[in-house]
Amino acid sequence: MPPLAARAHGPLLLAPTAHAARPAGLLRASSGPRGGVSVGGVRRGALASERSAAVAVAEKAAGEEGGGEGEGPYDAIVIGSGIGGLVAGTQLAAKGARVLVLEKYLIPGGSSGYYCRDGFTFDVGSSVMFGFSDKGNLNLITQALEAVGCKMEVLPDPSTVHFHLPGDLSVLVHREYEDFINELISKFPHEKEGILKFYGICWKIFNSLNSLELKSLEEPLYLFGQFFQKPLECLTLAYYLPQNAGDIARKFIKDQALLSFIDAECFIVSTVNALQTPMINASMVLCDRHFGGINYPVGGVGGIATSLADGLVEKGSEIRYKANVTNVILENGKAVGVRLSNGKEFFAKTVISNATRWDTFGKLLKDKELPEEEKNFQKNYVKAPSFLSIHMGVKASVLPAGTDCHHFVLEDDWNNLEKPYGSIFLSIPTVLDPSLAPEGHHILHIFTTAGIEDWEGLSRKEYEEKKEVVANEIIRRLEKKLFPGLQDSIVLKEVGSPKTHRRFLARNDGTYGPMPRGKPKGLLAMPFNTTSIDGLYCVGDSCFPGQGVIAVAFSGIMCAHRVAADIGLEQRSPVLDSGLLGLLRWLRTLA
Ligand SMILES: NC(=O)c1ccc[n+]([C@@H]2O[C@H](COP(=O)([O-])OP(=O)(O)OC[C@H]3O[C@@H](n4cnc5c(N)ncnc54)[C@H](O)[C@@H]3O)[C@@H](O)[C@H]2O)c1
Ligand SMILES: CC(C)=CCC/C(C)=C/C=C/C(C)=C/C=C/C(C)=C/C=C/C=C(C)/C=C/C=C(C)/C=C/C=C(\C)CCC=C(C)C
Repeated sequence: MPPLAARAHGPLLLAPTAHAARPAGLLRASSGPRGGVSVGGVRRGALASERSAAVAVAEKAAGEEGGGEGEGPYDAIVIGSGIGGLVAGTQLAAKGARVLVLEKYLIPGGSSGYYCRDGFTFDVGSSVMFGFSDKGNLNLITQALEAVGCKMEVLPDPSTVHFHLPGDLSVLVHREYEDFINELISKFPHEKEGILKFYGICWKIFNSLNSLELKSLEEPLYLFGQFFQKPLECLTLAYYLPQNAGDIARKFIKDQALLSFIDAECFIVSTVNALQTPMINASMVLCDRHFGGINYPVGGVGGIATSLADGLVEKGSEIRYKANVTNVILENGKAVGVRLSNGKEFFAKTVISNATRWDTFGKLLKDKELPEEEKNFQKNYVKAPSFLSIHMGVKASVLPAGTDCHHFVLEDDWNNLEKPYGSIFLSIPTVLDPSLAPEGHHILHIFTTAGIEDWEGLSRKEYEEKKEVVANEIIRRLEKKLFPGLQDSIVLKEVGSPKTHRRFLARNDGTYGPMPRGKPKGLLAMPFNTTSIDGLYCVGDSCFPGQGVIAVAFSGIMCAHRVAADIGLEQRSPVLDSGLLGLLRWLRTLA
């Protein structure tokens, strides 16, 4: 077998290391016929000698690349193995479909991947995991893993995030709702009633969401069934669907600093302020962090994608890496397959794209005129900026005892909240799982929003120098605000720019995801999974309900349900289908 080839790297997503160790923490209840791994217990520590089944298939596929006859037909081809694509693929595989996932990179996960360096295991993206508890209906990451017989050991985070905000406002979002709300009221005692009302409405929406069985909102038999079983909850959701968090907050709250705090609460999950954040999305995250809590997978976030990829293979489906899809193949206007950069073709009854909508329609279907629906999407949504990320290994002594895992820093001026490099996100996952770093060390994963335009047109030398200057300034700010001596404690530092994210995450301009162009009508304009091209579906963050690992997991569950109905693996009603899909299309044009 050829080794996992290290291609020319940028700093962010280097080859996950030669050993491609699976992040630990996986508990596999059972192993399927093709499973490379079967354990009866919980894993601890990275197992260097052990390769995941999915990575083994990757190596095989890497050796096979190049030309030849088309393969298929599969039930579904999934382009990309971000969490959205993997959840869609595994849900379909669990329903008995034969799925092929094609991933451009070396390992699964996309923004939720990982890489190892000098004994550190870094999460590529966020380390804040919603939907990973063992209760309710909204623990979608847990459910996605369960569908393919996996369970991961998780570590409960005692808090979601520690806010360090202008005016020396410091708010710790405790796991316990009462502790958080009392802390917030203690900072704004004159707004006690408004605080209770705003977060109370969030709970009303969350409880409605949590009471439903979550499947495709584009499948009428399911949707009408839910309306019949839970009319009040569904009407509550329908009522709040076109509303935004900032408008609702303003009904009850007058204090400008408190409204700005709610902006920051929304910004960390939507990259926009509360007036632009759909109320349903805000409610989901502002409550799940207390209901199920934020839970971190032992061994790192990368274990989620690796486990899903393994689960997919064990269910008899396939995943191939270094498989760069360049075209969706259409026949009589219907998507019937894909072509790779090496010319190889694969055919399927359905094609699901986990690439962003800008990539799907702008690159994979570049010869086709942009459909009206996509024009409407691009009228309502723009690409959010990309980000600058710094992965660091530091000496443990620099962190005071009891340091929280996640921090959000905006020092002096609320006006900088949404500006590039304005706010700083910081995660220290080793506070929860020390096994991610060599003894006596911690990981600091820092990121801030940044636009690609700032990084274009530089020579190699200017580019490297700019990364150094910008990263050092961010580190200086953290040193001043949180950790004196930070600069001197660094033992490893890797900086990723928007160009790095564009290249290694295959995301147009390295975008973090879609954000509303103006003030949206809540979630009304967000497209679901079907597209105006027959047989082509989208999944991931440019679909309802948007950015976020749990959000794209939901999009994967919805997508798999709709596809399964269309290929005859789930019940469907063609008459009701065309009625509902037409109605939803019309509703989107109202937004
Ligand atoms: N950006 C971050 O740092 C970050 C961090 C944590 C979580 N997240 C969340 O994850 C969400 C994204 O998840 P997602 O599932 O939508 O997508 P993703 O971007 O994580 O994954 C998409 C995958 O598709 C692959 N891909 C794209 N085009 C391809 C092509 N033509 N051929 C083959 N493979 C291709 C990419 O390599 C990538 O692995 C974001 O919205 C964000 O909220 C992002
Ligand atoms: C059909 C129609 C139209 C109507 C009807 C009515 C109904 C029934 C409705 C229903 C609905 C539903 C079901 C909905 C659902 C929704 C959901 C699930 C949502 C979700 C969401 C989620 C989200 C948004 C998430 C997000 C998250 C994120 C983004 C995260 C991030 C994180 C980070 C960045 C981190 C931070 C860090 C630091 C601070 C350091």
